[in-house]
Amino acid sequence: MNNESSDSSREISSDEFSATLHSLRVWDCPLPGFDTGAAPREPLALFREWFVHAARAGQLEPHTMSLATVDGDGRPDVRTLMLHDVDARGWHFASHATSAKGVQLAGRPAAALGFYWPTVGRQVRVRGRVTACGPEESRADLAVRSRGALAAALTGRQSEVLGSVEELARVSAAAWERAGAEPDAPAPTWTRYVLDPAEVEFFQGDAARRHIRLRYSRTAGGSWERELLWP
Ligand SMILES: Cc1cc2nc3c(=O)[nH]c(=O)nc-3n(C[C@H](O)[C@H](O)[C@H](O)COP(=O)(O)O)c2cc1C
Repeated sequence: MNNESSDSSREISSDEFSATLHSLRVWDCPLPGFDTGAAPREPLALFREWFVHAARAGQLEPHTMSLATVDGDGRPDVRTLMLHDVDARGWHFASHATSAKGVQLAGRPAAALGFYWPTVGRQVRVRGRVTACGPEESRADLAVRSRGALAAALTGRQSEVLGSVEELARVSAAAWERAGAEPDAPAPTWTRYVLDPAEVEFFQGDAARRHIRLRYSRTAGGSWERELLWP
């Protein structure tokens, strides 16, 4: 082990942890405003506007999001995923149908997404029903992605217990090889999902804690109702 790695694995005292934690700030930089009166009638347009704005403002990885699901016992679960698209059908992502989240979504096809873009002090929350796309659309999801993404999809077994990192290295190397030789190889568990939004909330952080929250809720007739929320 070199010095750098032994340094990084040094035990951190609770005082040092606490001092670091309490030295950190949020909303400590110039932040954009949020004119809710000028907000579009539908959340999709505002999401696209905020997403592109965050990316152009230098937000790292604005296309990563938290996906929250619930298991068969009602226990919440959450993890980070990549956003694959947003359109009139909803928010698209992809994963293995056999993973923990895949099993949870099959049992309870409802989920929430959370985006946080600290560079601009903005958060977006989305709740709704999730539909698994068919095999064709799921395979097409991989066709536009990298060899590494295909290799990971071919590796499969996501969320299963792994015997050792050596086993991962061996199986992954074989999957990379196959992904290179067979770019159309079937990845049967890889599934594209679409979350159809029932509620979308936009949050603009403010240094004086007068955060602006605007929630869009879909009405029974399919139109969108907008309400401000106390922060
Ligand atoms: C930045 C980032 C992006 C990720 N993107 C995905 C993704 O698009 N699909 C996926 O299945 N897992 C992705 N993961 C891994 C998941 O967070 C998670 O570890 C994995 O999907 C297993 O989750 P589960 O056991 O709850 O099913 C990503 C992780 C990180 C940190």
